[in-house]
Amino acid sequence: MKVVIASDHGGFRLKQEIMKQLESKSIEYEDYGAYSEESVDYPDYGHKVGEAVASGKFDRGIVICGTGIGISIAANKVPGVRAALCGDCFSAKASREHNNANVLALGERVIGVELAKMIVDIWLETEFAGGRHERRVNKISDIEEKYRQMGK
Ligand SMILES: O=C(CO)[C@H](O)[C@H](O)COP(=O)(O)O
Repeated sequence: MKVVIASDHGGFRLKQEIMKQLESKSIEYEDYGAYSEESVDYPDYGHKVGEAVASGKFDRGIVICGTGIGISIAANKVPGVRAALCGDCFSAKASREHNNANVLALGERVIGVELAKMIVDIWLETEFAGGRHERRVNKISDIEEKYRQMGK
């Protein structure tokens, strides 16, 4: 599995921890920034990760900002992205089983490092359950298609 990860300044320190975790599990990843705690704009990073996942270059993405909210909103603007902001293990599992989330968003200012690591582990390990969930996820794609046809 190939993972792309990015954060703004508000998620920089947690990103460093998550990258160490990916390394310890020999999970291949690429860091799309930010590369320091200097103030930057989270939409730039959510956008980059969203495009990298939607294009198929990476299987999954992880985005981190202070709350996880802004960067997940930005990633979700890219058609094909299903970014899930998770602050607990149950949501992390369900976001994969039910929603086939391909991007995980975390908030460094909201959750602790150890919880974040557990969330990442669960999220990376859990498969999409399909079945009735597939029909619902397809309906999300239908919404994107509707706006694509309208040229928006
Ligand atoms: O959480 C975020 C977006 O949802 C950002 O990390 C946060 O807004 C950055 O704030 P500041 O510029 O005050 O560090």
